[in-house]
Amino acid sequence: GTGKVTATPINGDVEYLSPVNIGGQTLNLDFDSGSSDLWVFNSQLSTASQTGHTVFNVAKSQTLQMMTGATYSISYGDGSGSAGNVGTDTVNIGGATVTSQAIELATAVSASFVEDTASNGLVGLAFSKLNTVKPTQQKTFFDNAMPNLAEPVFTADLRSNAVGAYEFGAIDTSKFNGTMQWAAVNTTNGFWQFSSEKFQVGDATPMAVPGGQAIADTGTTLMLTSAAVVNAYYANVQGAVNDQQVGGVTFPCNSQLPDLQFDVGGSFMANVKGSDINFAPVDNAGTTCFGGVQAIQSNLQIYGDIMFKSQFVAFNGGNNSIGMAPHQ
Ligand SMILES: CC[C@H](C)[C@H](NC(=O)[C@H](C)NC(=O)[C@@H](CCSC)NC[C@@H](N)Cc1ccccc1)C(=O)O
Repeated sequence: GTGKVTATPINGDVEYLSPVNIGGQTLNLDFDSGSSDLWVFNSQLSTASQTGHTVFNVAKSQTLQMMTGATYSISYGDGSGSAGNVGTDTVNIGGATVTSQAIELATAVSASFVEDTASNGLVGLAFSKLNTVKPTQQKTFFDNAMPNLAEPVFTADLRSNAVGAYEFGAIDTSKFNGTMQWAAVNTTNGFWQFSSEKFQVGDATPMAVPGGQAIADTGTTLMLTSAAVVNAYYANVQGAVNDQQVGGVTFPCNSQLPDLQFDVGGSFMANVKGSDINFAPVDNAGTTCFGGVQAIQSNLQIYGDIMFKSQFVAFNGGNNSIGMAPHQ
């Protein structure tokens, strides 16, 4: 079978939320190709933590079965996280259904998740080896669904300030231009990781990337790479400054940002549109804007939603490869 759901941008493309049916209850969740736990806000959480959220009511599901003795605890790169106990239930994502999916029921969530009332949890879509459930590690929705999918794939069609889609089991060729190009994924770290050795602005000299590795992370807002690449890119932008107060590079909102090409698996260069690199204004007047490409100190670059807004991306769990093509 196949399954397709909307991916709705929230708060200026900070994240994308999709409806998921769990045991008859529908929650808007953040599909995250950078982690491997499906966890939800639920009725076990403190009233304070539940405030503003749609929670999964553990008493209401006819099909929820608690997994005795099972717990989870997950931490994310931004310092956020959640922890709790575990059950299994039927999960239906746009028609793709798994009857016994591990549902991780938070009993504690960090402040940033409590404050983000639009999101009621995450659907981890990285590799199951990253799943944090103990004593028995659990499989992701994609791993569980794969045997019954028409094709062992899911796709991310994320749009700038517009509703896009996640689809399981098929690649909708009407959603992208030209031929999709594919690269090998290295699953060692449990991410959708591929080599990405260089960036290029126009026909300027390509910029090398320390470590030369990147992950495709639908749950990260920006595109995070080395400071050297960030500085070289914004050197093309009049008035770009690294503003510590704001926490990254800003520039005049009316800047003409150049496109940025990045290497995928050493086999092709994919493009990020300059317009997508203008992420959001930092001031009420809308004169100063925050860049979508920012620096991290890591040998592993994180290509988040800024990249997905320019590229339609297919994740192939059958042969562990990643496909990209410019959106239609
Ligand atoms: C500090 C935690 C480190 C980064 C590491 N954790 C991870 O790598 C986890 C699985 N993945 C993440 O922290 C990041 C990828 C980091 S690359 C190393 N992806 C998940 C993130 N987008 C989830 C999220 C969504 C919305 C709001 C906030 C966070 C670990 O557990 O060791």
